[in-house]
Amino acid sequence: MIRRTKIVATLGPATDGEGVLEKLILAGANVVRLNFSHGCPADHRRRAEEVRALAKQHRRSVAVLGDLQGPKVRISRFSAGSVTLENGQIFTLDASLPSDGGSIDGVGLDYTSLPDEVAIGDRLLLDDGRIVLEVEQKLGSKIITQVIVGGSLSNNKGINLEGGGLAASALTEKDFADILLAAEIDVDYLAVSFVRSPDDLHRALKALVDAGGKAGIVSKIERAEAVADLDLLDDIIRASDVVMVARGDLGVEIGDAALIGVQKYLIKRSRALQKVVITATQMMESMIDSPLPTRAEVFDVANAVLDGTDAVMLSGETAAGRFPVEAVAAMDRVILGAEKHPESRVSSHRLHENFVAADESVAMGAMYIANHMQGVTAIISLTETGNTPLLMTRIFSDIPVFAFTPNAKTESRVALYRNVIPISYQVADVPADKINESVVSELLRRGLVAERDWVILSKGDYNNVHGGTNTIKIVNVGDRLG
Ligand SMILES: Nc1ncnc2c1ncn2[C@@H]1O[C@H](COP(=O)(O)OP(=O)(O)OP(=O)(O)O)[C@@H](O)[C@H]1O
Ligand SMILES: CC(=O)C(=O)O
Ligand SMILES: [K+]
Ligand SMILES: [Mg+2]
Repeated sequence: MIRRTKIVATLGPATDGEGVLEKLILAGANVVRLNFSHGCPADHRRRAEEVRALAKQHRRSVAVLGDLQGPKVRISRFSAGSVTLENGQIFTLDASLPSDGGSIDGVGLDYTSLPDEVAIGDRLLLDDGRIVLEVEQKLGSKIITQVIVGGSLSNNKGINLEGGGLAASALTEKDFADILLAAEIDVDYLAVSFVRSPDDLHRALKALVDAGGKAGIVSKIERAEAVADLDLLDDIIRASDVVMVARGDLGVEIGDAALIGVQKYLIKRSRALQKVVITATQMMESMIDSPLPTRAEVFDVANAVLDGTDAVMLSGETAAGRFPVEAVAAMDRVILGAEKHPESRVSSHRLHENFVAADESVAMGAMYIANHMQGVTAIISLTETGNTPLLMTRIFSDIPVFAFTPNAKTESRVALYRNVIPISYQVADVPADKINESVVSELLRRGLVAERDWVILSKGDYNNVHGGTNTIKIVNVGDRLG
């Protein structure tokens, strides 16, 4: 069985162990996430290099996503690494404490203006809402709080203000430095955190391009302000290549009860606007410490798959958990199970729209044929940029799209798209009248189609031309030589 929905796995100390990265890729990670909130540039460079070497060795297409920290407010570090807070105790957030001087009484802050932005009575949510503090008093650089919900608190955890509204802008100085790193690593995707407007995305893209980088832009939806205004949200989605439902911060800002509605809306709206969508955070959180997910986590992943997400993401489960490989394997298994639920081949997607471009019209026509003609088991798209497979897979179908591309960047980029299977193919090496036969034979050789199947093929008149797709072919696998 080919898995259609993709897995994004965050790298971290837990994936640095001997052989772990290789197992993670073999277990089915399609995209790796470098979280620039943690670790140092050398870690990110090394991990990206290792992933690319392993992907090449095992002939897998794996995309690299760099995730900017953004204006996330964080505590600094504890001298013992972590503390356990008791309900009712006093705990001080102190911007003047040394960065590794935290103790059971208080901890430093990486955002020194926080004391100016909170008021007495505000609730501060730490570690994606696991720890709740209430502001009792402010004394200069100190915020004195009472612990409402305690528990274990470790280094560098995030702080959110309940209801949202901390002032910091979406791109910090550290982010601009990390964009240079992202360009140097040549990431396939760059994720912008706490996006408030299309302008945040334009600024990030400009900085990336100025640094010689070329990547798809991921907008992380995690601010209450971004989802409160649906016109603004549409503008943000249109300015993105990929949308991420960043449930960690978003859930804290808007409350967990509102999250499911927003998640479903974002998945639907992103697909409708021809964009890719990732569902992220706490999908299999219990697997940080347990080799098996809970039933609720299994259903969470499965529901995101049934809603049409392109990818599901693992964060702490793979970056810092005890069972990183098991977490990817569990996701793979659960996704495959959810995908057995037959996907409708009836779609009203874009039925009443006019198309502006030939490649777009070919993509829509190919999907109409594939979904309605008996015996079609595969769609082949010869693609330079990956745009035709993207447009095709915005329509629900259970027929896989094989993206044959000579472009290594496209090959890794489409690894994120639901229902798209990248295949490296040097079309320039094949005589024009042999291309149909050669691509169909490749699928037959890999056991992905059978002799009696029908295949839909899309391509252009000339090789290596952007947006040149203008042809749909209907090919019977058995007759491909004829
Ligand atoms: N590279 C890393 N080094 C050390 N710890 C990490 C690393 N990546 C993740 N972790 C740990 O795993 C937890 C969850 O990972 P995740 O990537 O979701 O971080 P996060 O800080 O919540 O993310 P974000 O800043 O994007 O909201 C982190 O809070 C941290 O404790
Ligand atoms: C991924 C992320 O940043 C979040 O869920 O908040
Ligand atoms: K981040
Ligand atoms: Mg976040």
